Amino acid sequence: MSQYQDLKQACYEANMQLPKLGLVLFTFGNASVVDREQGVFAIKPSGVPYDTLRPDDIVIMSLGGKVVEGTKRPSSDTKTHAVLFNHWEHIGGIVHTHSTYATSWAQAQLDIPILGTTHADHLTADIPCAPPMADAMIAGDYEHQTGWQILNEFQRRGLSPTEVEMVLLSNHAPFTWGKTVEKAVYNSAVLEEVARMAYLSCTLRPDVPRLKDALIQKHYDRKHGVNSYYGQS
Ligand SMILES: O=C(CO)[C@@H](O)[C@@H](O)COP(=O)(O)O
Repeated sequence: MSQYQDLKQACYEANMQLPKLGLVLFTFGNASVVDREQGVFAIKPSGVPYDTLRPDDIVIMSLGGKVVEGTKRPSSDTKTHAVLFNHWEHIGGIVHTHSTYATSWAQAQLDIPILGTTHADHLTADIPCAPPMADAMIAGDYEHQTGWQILNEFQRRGLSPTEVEMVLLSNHAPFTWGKTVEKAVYNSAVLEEVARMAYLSCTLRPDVPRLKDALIQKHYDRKHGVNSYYGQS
């Protein structure tokens, strides 16, 4: 039996949540889980439909980017996951989907503005959309550069990846992460719901106002203050 069996199982279970939550169709996404003690992460294989995915299909990668164990090709997004795991050492899991509303904001190259308390319950910032990649980045090591596109955008905006656990990539789709892969999956579901609400709000009223700062802080603190559920986690 593999020394990575528990890690593969955790990765498999996180991936299987994505179709269950309506966040992916066919092969449109991937989730990964890191084990920092062993210096590896587990990721979904490329092009394997969720319907047929099995725990043993999960690929184990070194943080340096080499296949450690697995019979299948790792996800085409593996290098993006590796860049984030290597630079944000507090994160335990990453999820990439093409969920409809979040991806529509990404394709429109727009941040998701903070319009209501559902959004403020989770984060106090607009959900950032990183700009389109330059041609040279696309022509180069594209998936590695995609990771840097995320890191650079967080640095440019002064955002903390602990406070903002999600990003949209222009022309592409969202990535989310968390201290655990379960939190990364949760964040993908929250992102899709917030994206849908924001789309509907902007459609009903194109000049919909941004949520007041006082309400943003009030709602965030209720969920994340010292005595709150998330504040204790
Ligand atoms: O972003 C994309 C495609 O646009 C990929 O995440 C998606 O097709 C899933 O690819 P993999 O099956 O993980 O290689």
